[in-house]
Amino acid sequence: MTTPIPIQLNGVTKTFGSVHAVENVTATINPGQVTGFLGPNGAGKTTTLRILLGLVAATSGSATFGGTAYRDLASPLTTVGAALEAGSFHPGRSGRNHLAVYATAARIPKARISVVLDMVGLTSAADRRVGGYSLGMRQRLGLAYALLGDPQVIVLDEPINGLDPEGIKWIRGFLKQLAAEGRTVLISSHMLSEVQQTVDEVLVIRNGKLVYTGSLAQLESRHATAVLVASPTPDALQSALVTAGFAPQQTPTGFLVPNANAAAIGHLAFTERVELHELQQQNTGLEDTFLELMSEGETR
Ligand SMILES: Nc1ncnc2c1ncn2[C@@H]1O[C@H](COP(=O)(O)OP(=O)(O)OP(=O)(O)O)[C@@H](O)[C@H]1O
Repeated sequence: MTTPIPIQLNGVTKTFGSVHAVENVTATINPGQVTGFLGPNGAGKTTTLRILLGLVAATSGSATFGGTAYRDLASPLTTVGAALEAGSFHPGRSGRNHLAVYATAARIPKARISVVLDMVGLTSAADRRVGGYSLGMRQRLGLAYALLGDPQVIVLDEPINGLDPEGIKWIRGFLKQLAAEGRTVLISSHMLSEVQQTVDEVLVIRNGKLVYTGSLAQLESRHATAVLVASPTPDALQSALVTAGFAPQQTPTGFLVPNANAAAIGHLAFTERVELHELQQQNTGLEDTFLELMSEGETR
C-alpha cells in the first residue's frame, strides 16, 4: 500500500505587480477525500495550483506534497497527476500520441497508455486528432494524462467544465473512486453546484484569500433560514417581531425575518394577537450560501 500524501499550503502568497493574486493561503488537503477548490473567476485558484505544481514561484510561503515541493519530488509524474488546461494539447496529434510522448519522457511503460485511455472512456477516439475533440473529450484526455503515472495525488483545474450530463455523472464516480483508494484529489471549480455531489471538503477562495475551509456538510449547515410573513396590520407585526428580538426586513408584501422558523413566528403572532395573511419558511440553497460567502466582508 502506497503512503497517502497530503497537500500542504503554508502561507502561499503571490503578487503580480500590484495584483495580490494569492494572499497567505494556508490549508491541508487530505488523502482519501475529494477537496473542491472554489472561487469566482480571478479568485486565485489557477495561480495557487500553478504554484503547487512548481510552474510559478510563490512570492512567499510554500506548497508541498507531504512536505516536499513539486520540483524536489523524486518521481513527480508518479507522485502527482495534474491537468491544468484542457486546451493545451497539440491539435494535430492524436490523444494516444500525446500520452505516448509523456509516458516516454517519464519512463512509464507504454502498456499504461491503453489502460488510462480505457479508464477515461477515450479508447475509441484515441487515434483521432485532438483538434477534433470536444471540450469534454479534451478533459478526459487531461485526466488520462494525470493518471499516467498512477499517482497518489491528483490535481485538476476545472475538470467538470465542458462535460455533458453523462460525463459529469461519470467523473463524479471516478473521482470519488480515486479518493476511496486513499488518493488525495483536489479539483477547482467556479461553481459549487458543479462539484457539490463530488466533494467532501471545500476550500473557498475570494480575491486571493481563503474565506472558508471545512466540510461540505458544515457549509450546508450554514444554510440561512428565514420566514416570509405578512399581516394586514404590518406595524403591529413589526413591533411584535422587533420586541421578540427578530430583525425583520420590509418586502413589497410584508417582512422577511432572517434566522427564524415559521412555527416560532406563527406562535408569536398568535400570542401577540396579530393577524397573519402569509407565513412561509424560506430555505436558502447551498449555492446561495456559497454566493453569500463570495460577497461577504473579509474574514481574515
Ligand atoms: N501572469 C499574470 N500576470 C499578472 N496577473 C496575473 C497573472 N496570472 C494571474 N493574474 C491575476 O491574478 C488574479 C488571480 O488569477 P487566477 O487565474 O489565479 O484566478 P482563477 O481563480 O484561477 O480564475 P479563473 O477561474 O478565471 O481561471 C487575477 O486578478 C489575475 O488577473
